Amino acid sequence: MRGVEAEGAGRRPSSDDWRFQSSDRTPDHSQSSTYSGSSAERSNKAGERGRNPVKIAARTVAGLIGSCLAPPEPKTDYGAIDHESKSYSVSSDTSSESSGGRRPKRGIYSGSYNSTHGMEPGGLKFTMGEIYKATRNFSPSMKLGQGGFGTVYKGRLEDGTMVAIKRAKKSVYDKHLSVEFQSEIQTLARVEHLNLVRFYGYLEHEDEKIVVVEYVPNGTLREHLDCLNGNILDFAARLDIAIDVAHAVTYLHMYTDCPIIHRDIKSSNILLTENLRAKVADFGFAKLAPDSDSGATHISTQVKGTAGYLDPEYLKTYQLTEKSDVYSFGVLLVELVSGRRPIETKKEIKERITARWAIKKFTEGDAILTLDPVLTRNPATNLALEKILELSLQCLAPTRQSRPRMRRCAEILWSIRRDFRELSAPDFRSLSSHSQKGNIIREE
Ligand SMILES: Nc1ncnc2c1ncn2[C@@H]1O[C@H](COP(=O)(O)OP(=O)(O)OP(=O)(O)O)[C@@H](O)[C@H]1O
Repeated sequence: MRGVEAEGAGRRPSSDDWRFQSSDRTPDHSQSSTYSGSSAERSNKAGERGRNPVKIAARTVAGLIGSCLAPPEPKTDYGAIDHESKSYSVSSDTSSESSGGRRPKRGIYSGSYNSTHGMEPGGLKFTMGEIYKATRNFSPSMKLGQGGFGTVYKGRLEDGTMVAIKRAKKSVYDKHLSVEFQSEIQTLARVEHLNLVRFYGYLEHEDEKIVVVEYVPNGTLREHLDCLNGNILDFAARLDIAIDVAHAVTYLHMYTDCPIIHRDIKSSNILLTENLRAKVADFGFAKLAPDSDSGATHISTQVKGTAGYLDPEYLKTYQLTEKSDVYSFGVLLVELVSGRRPIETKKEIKERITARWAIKKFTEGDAILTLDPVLTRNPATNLALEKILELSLQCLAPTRQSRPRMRRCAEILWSIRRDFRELSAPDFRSLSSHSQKGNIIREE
């Protein structure tokens, strides 16, 4: 996995660094590969690199649900570490797990949000009939997209509420997925923040596993950076989005019952509202962090995340902390200002890892060259760009101790936005006076 490990900033590339992102890989819709697997699995995959390993491995168990979760956790034996294969020997017994009372006809329901009754177990219950009706029998016309977990459909509930319905792939119905599925449910049920996709409910019935979440209507951040809707996402909007994401992740790290590490912060997991407010989605990989006071770190059984966003220290040590999200956030910041994907397979080698390329330009005093060419250069943007790259440099520090906490990232971004707005104001004034002059000239 040297290719993935090599993504840390501040490290000179070697020829090996690029192997994982070899240009003969066919990117998926998000142009990045979801990564999952022990190092043993990964080393087995080394020979597959030339064979288009877009989804490197099927998503398997990762969800060792933290001890402070109220529902029963899987019995997990962290057991022996096999130093030969560097994979952890884990046994998970989820047979005792369920997330609510069994109702054979209506399925198994998790705690969920009910707009009338608030958060309560089984608040908003779904039947397969309701799901079929909401999605018009999973009509292809209602399909929003496809992810590692399965297919996502748009749906309209009886009361008119628009929802996104995530239907697990049948091919991955196994015990492992079940643990991951439970992880997603348990996590989603506990979070409530303006910048996080709202959880509405969950249904497990026969071989169907379905999550119902808030529908966010304006596509993903990645789609906006690609101008897929024909509009350019301006710099001010990008700054607001960065702050929204920082708020959401700060909330997950600091203000939930148990700290939650998202583990898959990336532009295709950031959904936008009509007002271009960001909502962070996809808690399929989320994991509850250890008690921060204990100083312990979470020992993962499998490395998960998306190539290009993965914390190299997590890859090396399997120790998952909030700082892995900070690393991914650093990659996201570079993506936001440059518009480039974290891995640009078609670029020449020195530009292929976007974060490294951008940080190099920044340290050489050429930050301006990293600005997304669709954006307008002006003093406010140029200054904000430099400061954002400076922050991403900190987030991308090779060791987690050197990275700021997410809350600190939010504070820095607030001050960048304040300066940006102050500097932009005269620009706006002069722009409007220019246009007025133009009008006067035309009138003359
Ligand atoms: N809550 C939602 N509201 C609107 N659209 C959504 C919602 N959730 C997902 N989508 C759409 O469905 C697509 C697939 O989402 P999903 O979360 O399953 O996978 P992903 O994040 O794109 O990929 P991966 O599973 O590899 O992380 C998204 O790209 C998005 O277009």
